[in-house]
Formats: sequence, structure tokens, C-alpha cells
Amino acid sequence: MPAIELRGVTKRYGDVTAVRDLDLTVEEGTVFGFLGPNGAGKSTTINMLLDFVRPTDGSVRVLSRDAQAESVAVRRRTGVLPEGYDVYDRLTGRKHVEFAMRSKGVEGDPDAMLERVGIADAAGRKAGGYSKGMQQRLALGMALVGDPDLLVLDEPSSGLDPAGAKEMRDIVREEAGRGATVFFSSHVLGQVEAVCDRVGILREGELVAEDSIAGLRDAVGGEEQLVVTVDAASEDDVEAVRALPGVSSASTDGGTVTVTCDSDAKTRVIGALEEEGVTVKDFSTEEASLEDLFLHYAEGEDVATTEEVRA
Ligand SMILES: Nc1ncnc2c1ncn2[C@@H]1O[C@H](COP(=O)(O)OP(=O)(O)OP(=O)(O)O)[C@@H](O)[C@H]1O
Repeated sequence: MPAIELRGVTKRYGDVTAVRDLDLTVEEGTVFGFLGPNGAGKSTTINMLLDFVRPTDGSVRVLSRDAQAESVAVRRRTGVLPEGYDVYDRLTGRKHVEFAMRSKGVEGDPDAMLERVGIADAAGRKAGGYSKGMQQRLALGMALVGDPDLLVLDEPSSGLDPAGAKEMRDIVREEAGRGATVFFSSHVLGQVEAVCDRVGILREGELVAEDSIAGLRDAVGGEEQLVVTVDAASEDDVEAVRALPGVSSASTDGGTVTVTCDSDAKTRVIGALEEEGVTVKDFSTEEASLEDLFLHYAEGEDVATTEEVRA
């Protein structure tokens, strides 16, 4: 059964179309990563799930209920970590969780929840004095109150250090393990790759891809990045590589040649470099990274090499 179902959803703000004719289904128990560059429409979509924003057109169903007509029932079964959650400065972390428990009508031990999100030591401190990462952990703890059927996390890893991001991923997995659906938006691609069953990529309000990570990789054509260590390579040598069939890009810094190509083009690349008189010392290959995939879909670019992405 779908936990989230959007059909033909459009949201316009004046002249700006934030979301355009969006169809999206997220099955129950899935960890779904909602990716897209800034301004793609991720928060607008999330806000429509929660009835904070109403669609201009189309229908939104959440947990088999109409997101508008039955928004109270939806929110009762949904845990939300909003983007940039503002804590109540003068309330302690414990009070925040107590408040979340009261509003959800559930009993529980606030300290146990704070323990789970790694800030038990700060339970009695005012949240205004928490670091950004601690505030984010607190907001996550509040979202987890009452074992929601759906967790909606808007940029959950923002402000978290690598250990915090890892803990957040573990929690997401635990929640999925007990049957919850997790829908989270991010532009931190590693987060999504590590934790999601499926991803949807939004660009300018439209869903441009929706698949498993492996499926997205296949769709890009299973290209690989080949890094060849050489004695010295010139732009002419690289030009010869670019001309080969199955090669989509190639670049060099003199000592290495970085090539994005089909996996069966690798020997041709090495051969072409040797023919150009270049001494090949070593080479290694990597699958196209999620970052490459993301750029391919989200920015509408060709799959670039990681080196080019960094440059
Ligand atoms: N309340 C609003 N009024 C007018 N325009 C808005 C409003 N909210 C969002 N928009 C516009 O809708 C588009 C989508 O914004 P949205 O916040 O949904 O993107 P996002 O993918 O969540 O971006 P980010 O990653 O930066 O949070 C943007 O062009 C934004 O300027």
C-alpha cells in the first residue's frame, strides 16, 4: 500500500511554478530519498504532504488519507523534522520532548528519547544554548515521538557532524525496520546513497528520475571512471582518448588521465594512450558516483567525472 501518493500535483506561487504536474508514489516501509538542487520544490512538496501548503492542482494522499480533508489524522501518525527547526530557547531539551509527547497524546520517557538521539547529557539544559547539531538531534527526537507510521525529514543531516549523520542514518534504518515509511529530502548525496531504498530526483518542480540507486546507475549506462597514472600526458593525448568510441569525457593534469567511459572501452583507452607514446604506470576504475548521477539528472548535464565535479 502506498504511504504517499501524489497525482498531477502542481503548486504555483504567483508566476513561480514550484511543483509541476508531479506524480509520485512511495510504498509503505520504504526509505525514500527526495533529491534536488536548491529551489527544486522539495520543501513545497513536503509542505503539501502535511497540508502546510495547498496544491494549486492535483491530489495528495498520505497514509491512505486525503492530505487536506484529513490533515489532523495524517499529522497524528506522522513525525516531522522541518527544515531549520527553531527551538524554544528557554525550554530544556527534556521539555521539548515532553511537549511533543503531549501534543501527540503519547506517554513515554523523554530522557530515553534524548538518549536515542545522543543528547541525554544535555536533557536539563536550555535548548537555546545547544549547538546547531544538538538542536537538529533534538528536533529528530521530537519527530520520533509516538513511533509514527511516516517520518518526514527535511534535510535531516544539516548541521550534523559525520558521527551525527551516521547516527541519524542508523535511526532512519531502525525506523524502517519497525515498518515506518521514511521520506527525506536532501542535497547531501552520500546520505541518500547510504540509507535509501529508492530515490526521486526533482528538477525545477518536475520529477526527472525515480528508481533505486542501482537502477539509476544502470540508466546512466553503467559508465565507469578510469583513472590512469602516466609519466606525462598532453592535451593531444587526451584528445585521442576522447575520440574513442564509448568515451564520454577525458581530462588530464599531466600525471593522471581521468576518463569516463563504458566498461568495455577501458582497454581501448589504455591502448590509445600507449600508442600516443604515453607510459602507463597504473590505473584504477570506479563506478559512476551518485554525485555524477545527481548532476546528470538534477542539473541536466552529461555524466561528468568526479574530478570535473570538484574542479
Ligand atoms: N511561499 C513562497 N512564496 C513564493 N515562492 C515560493 C514560496 N515557497 C517556495 N517558493 C518558490 O518555489 C520554488 C521551490 O522552492 P522549495 O523551497 O520548495 O525548494 P527546495 O527544493 O526545498 O529548495 P532548498 O533545497 O533550497 O530548500 C522556489 O523557486 C521558491 O522560490
